[in-house]
Amino acid sequence: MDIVYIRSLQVETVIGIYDWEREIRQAVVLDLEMGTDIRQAALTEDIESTLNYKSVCDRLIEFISNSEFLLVETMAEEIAALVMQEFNVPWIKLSLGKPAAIPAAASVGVVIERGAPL
Ligand SMILES: Nc1nc2c(c(=O)[nH]1)N=C([C@H](O)[C@@H](O)CO)CN2
Repeated sequence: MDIVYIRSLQVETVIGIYDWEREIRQAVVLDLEMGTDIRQAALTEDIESTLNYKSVCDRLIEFISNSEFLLVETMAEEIAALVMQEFNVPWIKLSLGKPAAIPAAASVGVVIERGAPL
């Protein structure tokens, strides 16, 4: 299985369980690894033959910036489901962090893996 990845995608959104968090926008930072097969695209150099990471980034920026989740867990599950369904990705590993949530920590968040490798 091959992987197309996205590292440190940062998006501002409403997220958090506390009242004050519902009134501000905070950054979330995503790392994604998406299972795919790059061999046809490598042969043809046809972007239509591969998973277009720009299309994934554009869709996630739109989805996340318009969302208002309480928990990072829920956001991570929804993002994994969106990428798998809309981009025909059979396996995904996703890290979702809130770097400003805990001042004493560089970041906090979740890592999930969904689906089966090709
Ligand atoms: N496992 C989680 N723990 C916490 C979350 C969360 O989404 N998942 N959220 C918070 C608060 O919103 C926090 O980010 C504010 O400092 C606390 N713990």
